[in-house]
Amino acid sequence: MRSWRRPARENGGAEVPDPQLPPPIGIDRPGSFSRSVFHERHPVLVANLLADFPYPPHVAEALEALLAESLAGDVPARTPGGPEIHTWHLEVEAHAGRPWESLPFLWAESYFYRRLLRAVEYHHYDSPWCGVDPFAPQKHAQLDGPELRADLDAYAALRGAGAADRRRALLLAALWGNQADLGFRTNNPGADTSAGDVLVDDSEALWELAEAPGDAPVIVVADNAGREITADLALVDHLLETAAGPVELHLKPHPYFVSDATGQDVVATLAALDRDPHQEVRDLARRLRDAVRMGWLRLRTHGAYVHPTDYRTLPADLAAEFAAAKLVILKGDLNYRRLVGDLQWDPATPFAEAAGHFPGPVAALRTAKSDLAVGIDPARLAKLDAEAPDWRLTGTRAVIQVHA
Ligand SMILES: O=P(O)(O)OC[C@@]1(O)O[C@H](CO)[C@@H](O)[C@@H]1O
Repeated sequence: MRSWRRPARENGGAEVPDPQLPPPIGIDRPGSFSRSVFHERHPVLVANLLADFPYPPHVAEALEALLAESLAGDVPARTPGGPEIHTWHLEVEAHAGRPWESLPFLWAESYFYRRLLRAVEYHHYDSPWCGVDPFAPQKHAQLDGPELRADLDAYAALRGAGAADRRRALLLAALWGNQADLGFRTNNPGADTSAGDVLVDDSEALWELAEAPGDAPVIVVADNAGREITADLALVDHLLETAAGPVELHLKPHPYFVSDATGQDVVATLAALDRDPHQEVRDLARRLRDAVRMGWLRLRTHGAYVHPTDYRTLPADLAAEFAAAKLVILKGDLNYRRLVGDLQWDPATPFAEAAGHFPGPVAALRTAKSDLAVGIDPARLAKLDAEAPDWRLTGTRAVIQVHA
């Protein structure tokens, strides 16, 4: 079996096999999770959009056509418009004419969201729908929901905790906050949102790197808006206190994978924190705003976060930023898929082998919500597979994995 590695920018978009890596996870296998994302999750996702917005007929038709094409059609030759058109020209050129179901999962999903934004005219400057986040109603519902209230109550209750307990609680909140992603809940509304098992816990190594002396930044690459970015902001606030240098929070440049956090979501989250009855929570929002104003907390985004590629093909500028950081903390399932590659790894493969290409020290905080797994102890793996065969998909198992 061979993997297809696509350094599109270096070779004009053509795919080349990489014999060193396992093959990609595809969307062709009946009964697989990745296929269900297209055949079960996306139809609900499109129905939600049509219910949430009074889109005119041509937008509704474009969404329905995209759905139908992604279930049974081929990739058209036309590049969907929007930012970074050159990158997308190369990507589309390398995949045009292929049946959707033959595509790698990561590429297909990312391309689906590019097409979805095109269908709802998100980047059309002369459309009234330009800049209207199609997922905003779902994101706002979570910001106003009872679960976030409970999270903030728990945050306020940390006021009396000792330093070590507080630090641990903030890290675990950021870890399990990843369970709350809205893409995951699209066709899984009853998902368990209580914390589960941490299968690998390299948290001591994480703190050692994050709190090491020196002016280099700690970078947190965010994942979802709502409960997750709220917990991430609390972790960032802690890092601003304990890390010697600045902290960067990397966000998506536009809506993506339903609930991925953008700059707009951070602003909305700070406003939600301001409305909280707890003084501790309002103080958190104030400290974060001050930190942004002072340049201690830098909000950042990059086009690479919405490319259909993994972190083996990072653009040089972002790779250089990662290399210069004290630590890069990658949040969530999609960042994990990009880090180790969305490939059919043997789950016992050492994390260092799969993530060793990353340009600097890296920590993954991930709840498992797709088939991919690496760095799992074989004895633990055998037990998990026997006792909970769907453990990779339910969001109730997590890892804190570090490679330096
Ligand atoms: O990155 P996140 O928010 O943790 O998860 C993204 C996710 O919803 O998208 C994929 C399928 O759509 C899955 O890998 C995962 O469940």
